[in-house]
Amino acid sequence: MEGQDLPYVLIDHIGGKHGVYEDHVEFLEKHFHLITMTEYLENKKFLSKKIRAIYMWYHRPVINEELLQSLPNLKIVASSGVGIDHLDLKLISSYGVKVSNTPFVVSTDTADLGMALMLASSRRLVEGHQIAVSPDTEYFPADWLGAEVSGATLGIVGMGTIGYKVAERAKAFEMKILYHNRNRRNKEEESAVGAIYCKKIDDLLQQSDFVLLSVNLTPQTRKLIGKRELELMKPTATLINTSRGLVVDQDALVEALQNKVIKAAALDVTYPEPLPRDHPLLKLKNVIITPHIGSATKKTRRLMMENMMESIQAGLAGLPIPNEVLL
Ligand SMILES: O=CC(=O)O
Repeated sequence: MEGQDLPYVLIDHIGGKHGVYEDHVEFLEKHFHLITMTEYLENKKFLSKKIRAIYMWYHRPVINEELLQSLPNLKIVASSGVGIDHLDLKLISSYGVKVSNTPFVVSTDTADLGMALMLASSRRLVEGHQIAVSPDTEYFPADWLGAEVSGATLGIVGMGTIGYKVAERAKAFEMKILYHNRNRRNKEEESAVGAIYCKKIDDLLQQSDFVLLSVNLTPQTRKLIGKRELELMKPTATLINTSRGLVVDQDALVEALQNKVIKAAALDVTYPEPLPRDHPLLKLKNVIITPHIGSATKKTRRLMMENMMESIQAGLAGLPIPNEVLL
């Protein structure tokens, strides 16, 4: 297909902080006629019937009833990343529109980040860096010891693709691995990483030195970790969250960290993102926060873009959609 025969695909915008990456645009434009939201709004009458797919890069453009109503020939929404909590699947499917995501290509990086957060928090890398670059601070103060990761107990809440990859990595650190999941993994999968199933999350919370959250955000997992759960954790334990901020009751977490109910937290996700500059979590020394970078490597972002492109092409050709999200 060439030039004007290419299918019209709506994107939010190009470049800047949250736009589609410019080098991805170059590639996408070989396959699609990309229309930005601004172009769409300026020429809605002509474009609304033309647009057949939405390329939703990091939750943009926002898909609501008004947008869906205005795009009568829309067939597919390709959403980047694994989480789909920003999508109203019922609403979208009521317009006969399919949805896809990119779960498999983000899992390795996100698992790596989970390990990085665990190591950084336990060995106090951020504080260490600050000491190392500060001219005023004495090196190696006596009260400045970390906790060991190797040999410690890791509790993984949510043993999907990401959780399992964390377990594979943790095995190499000789960790004892506990996990809690809606469905138990089969025996072979458990023994390959030496993971022990905890039917009750409470058992995992009570025994773990590190609790890592890798669940999807759903009504069932919203505020899964609250005051009661934090109080079940060891006072020496660290909470790591690479899933969604709303899986944790953040007020309860602040209180638990301030009162040393748990030792530390390492969070790639919060709510909102970013946190307001005066948020108490930003003031605590026993907290590390990264700006939602689970899948943020060049290679993975490229693979995500390619996945999304393939899903759109399949959706428009009436073929089975790779990574279709079913209601
Ligand atoms: O948060 C990132 C994702 O859902 O992939």
